[in-house]
Amino acid sequence: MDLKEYWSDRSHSRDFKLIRIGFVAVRFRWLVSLLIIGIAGWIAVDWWVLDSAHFKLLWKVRLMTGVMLTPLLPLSYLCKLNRRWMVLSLFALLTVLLLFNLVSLWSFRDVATMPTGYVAFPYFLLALLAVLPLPIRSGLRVAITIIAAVLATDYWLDSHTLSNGKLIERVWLLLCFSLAMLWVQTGQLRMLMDLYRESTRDPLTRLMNRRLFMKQFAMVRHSSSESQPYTLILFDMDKFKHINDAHGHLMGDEVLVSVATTLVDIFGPDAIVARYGGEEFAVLLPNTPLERGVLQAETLRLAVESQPIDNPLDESEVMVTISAGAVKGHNNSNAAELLQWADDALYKAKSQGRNCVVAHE
Ligand SMILES: Nc1nc2c(ncn2[C@@H]2O[C@H](COP(=O)(O)OP(=O)(O)OP(=O)(O)O)[C@@H](O)[C@H]2O)c(=O)[nH]1
Repeated sequence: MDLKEYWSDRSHSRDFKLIRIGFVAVRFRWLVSLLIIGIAGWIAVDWWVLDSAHFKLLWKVRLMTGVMLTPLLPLSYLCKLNRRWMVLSLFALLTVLLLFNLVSLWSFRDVATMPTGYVAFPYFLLALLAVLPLPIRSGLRVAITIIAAVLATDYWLDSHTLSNGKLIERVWLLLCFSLAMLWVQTGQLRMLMDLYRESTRDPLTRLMNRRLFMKQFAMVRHSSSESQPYTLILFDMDKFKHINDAHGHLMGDEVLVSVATTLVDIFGPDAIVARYGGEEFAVLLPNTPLERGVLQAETLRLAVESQPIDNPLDESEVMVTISAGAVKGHNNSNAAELLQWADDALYKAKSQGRNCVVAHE
């Protein structure tokens, strides 16, 4: 478990960031809808429990809060696109709700006689915000904002001091609810990360699968240009059926894992390396001219060729080779066409006797 992933979203991939923000946006929209209905619907309770002068003030405050929350519903659609919109929307939500809390408590004048349902609003808010899969750092910011605003409200309304037992009890309860909120939020983030990994990683080699590769391919195409081309390479193990037949499937799997590790080592962190099919790998080299891409593919080919792979079942070693087809792409290139051309080049490499790299002309 990598704690950095839970602390902030900095180490999350761009794709996962977008997926998480999409999740947060949908839950945020539901949350805002519930709050609008709940805060406005509470007018009925106010009518039942408050005297008429108090009721006349509070129903307007509730309605105003509902009106102020409404623009957050369309804003939640923008949240899906960008983290900044998400932060802005959360900040706006907290501002409106904490202002509502302030005015609603102030309307009671006498702190001692406030009904529990009204004092409990910040705890209720912390519990509701637990539905958002936020990293711990963001969750902490939310909790600190709520705690600070609640204590400032208390201080202003009742001139509490730190020695006051009521204040200590309030802080203690807020901390407990904040911890519960952080716990649930982190659990949700973990669940989302696990599901994301399961659906985007190849279980054998742990490389990204074809699905994620195609998404990344689209992003690389989008950010490239005529002057900043990228290279796409398809690799295919040579006579892999023979390896399986001669040494068994377990050894075949071992070979795939070993080649995947070599691929990641040789192409480095900037390359997009995926298990494209059974014994086929795809590598995307952003901002790399074809000549450089072919040289790197050649380095990989030589590394695979010279590296004996241990058989997990006995003391024997197996030697394997790999063929590759490379193609140059830029933003105007068609993904299906490029893959077809890379496949054609790979086919050529196979027909030229295997264990070689061919570039598409
Ligand atoms: N062990 C193992 N074998 C796999 C896996 N996925 C695909 N294969 C095998 O890979 C083999 C691919 O065989 P072919 O498509 O005939 O290709 P090849 O034998 O490599 O021949 P050339 O590509 O022409 O060099 C098949 O026997 C598949 O069963 C896997 O995950 N593990």
